[in-house]
Amino acid sequence: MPSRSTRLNTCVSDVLETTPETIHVVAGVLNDGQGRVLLAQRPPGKSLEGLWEFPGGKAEPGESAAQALARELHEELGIHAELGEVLTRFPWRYGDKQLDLETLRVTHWDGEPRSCEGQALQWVDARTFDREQLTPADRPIMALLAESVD
Ligand SMILES: Nc1nc2c([nH]c(=O)n2[C@@H]2O[C@H](COP(=O)(O)OP(=O)(O)OP(=O)(O)O)[C@@H](O)[C@H]2O)c(=O)[nH]1
Ligand SMILES: [Mg+2]
Repeated sequence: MPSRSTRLNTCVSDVLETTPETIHVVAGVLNDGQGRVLLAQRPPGKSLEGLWEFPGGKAEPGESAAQALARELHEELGIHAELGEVLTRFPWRYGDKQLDLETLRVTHWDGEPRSCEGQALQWVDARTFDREQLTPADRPIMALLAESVD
């Protein structure tokens, strides 16, 4: 009987041709209902320092995307989030790092998101935000959001 993580890897690799080293990253799209989405800035000393991204992070072994994202949003923003549909999912490579990057819509949350880890936060208009300020993988995602502002 293969372990849970082996089975998950096998399952993901059917779709994304991942390797065991692939990093599953989950990120949340919080929308304020007026076309603005929440971004967090990557802190100094980290890869892609200073660029903006959707709040989230790496899934831990055995976590589903929704579990990992709910945990990350609580750690980073202090909110309890209700998660909706998967908006995007695609492979992305940064140097020798291979990501499986998944974004989910965040449908409801309690309270006001706040910076729990010292990262800068801002609400931006998906249609007008300068995409060069985003991590490269997030630029096509923002383009998609700009087309589907609700
Ligand atoms: N949380 C998050 N990470 C993203 C997004 N887009 C994107 O390319 N990433 C990349 O996904 C990777 C994992 O994110 P993370 O926040 O858990 O990683 P980290 O900074 O602790 O790790 P690292 O800088 O050592 O790689 C980073 O390389 C980050 O740049 C996004 O929208 N949200
Ligand atoms: Mg993170």
